[in-house]
Amino acid sequence: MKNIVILISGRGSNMQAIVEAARAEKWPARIAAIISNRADASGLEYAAAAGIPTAVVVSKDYPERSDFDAALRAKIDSYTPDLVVLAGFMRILTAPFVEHYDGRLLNIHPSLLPSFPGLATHQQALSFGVKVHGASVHFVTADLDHGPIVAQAAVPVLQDDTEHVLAERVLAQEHIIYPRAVRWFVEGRLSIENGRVHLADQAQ
Ligand SMILES: Nc1nc2c(c(=O)[nH]1)N[C@@H](CN(C=O)c1ccc(C(=O)N[C@@H](CCC(=O)O)C(=O)O)cc1)CN2
Ligand SMILES: NCC(=O)N[C@@H]1O[C@H](COP(=O)([O-])[O-])[C@@H](O)[C@H]1O
Repeated sequence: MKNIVILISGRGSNMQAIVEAARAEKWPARIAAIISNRADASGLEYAAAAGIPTAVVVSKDYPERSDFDAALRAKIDSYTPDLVVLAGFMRILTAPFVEHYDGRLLNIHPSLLPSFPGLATHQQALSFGVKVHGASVHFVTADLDHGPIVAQAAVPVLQDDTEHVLAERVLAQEHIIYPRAVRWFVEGRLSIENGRVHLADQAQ
């Protein structure tokens, strides 16, 4: 039984999709905890109602990024994670933190990486006038939003799209590809070696 710890900063819709998939599909895993860097993250309410342990490590309480990461790491490790899932988690993590979870840290980014790293990805896509946009699941590295990609989903950008409409179209795909990628990991099919993603064939 694998232990999954999910980090959020807000509503946690990707976290919710993962929790619901894990329970409905009976993954060989448990959601050990939901941890937020913001006390007002509405996803914490969902997690508590779902009977999942929650914790808050407030990033604003730590002037130094490395101190926040150290406190966050201590909290995460108290749940003995096999996998740490960033789900709408809005803090850039330091290299020592990333190295500690090497190969066990996933993120979902709302663009077709390597296009549009960072924030405001949907506005970037609209401003560039791209016709295809989407989302990417990747292993997390110290190099922001440049980790090895596990899965991607593409959506069309329509002429009258607003940032919100496009974000919602992308989010629907996030809720499909992220649970799928996390399930691959907890089933032992997904791994990373020397910076290359390995996905084993489905067990017969
Ligand atoms: N070392 C890494 N840390 C993180 C990664 C990563 O790939 N490597 N992915 C991000 C997730 N993310 C985009 O997918 C992202 C999150 C946050 C930011 C950012 O600029 N954060 C600011 C604060 C913004 C805020 O509080 O609203 C900051 O940390 O100063 C960029 C990209 C998670 N971490
Ligand atoms: N750079 C990280 C980032 O922008 N993550 C994005 O935050 C949104 C809200 O996620 P949530 O509904 O799961 O909280 C999602 O679109 C996710 O891809």
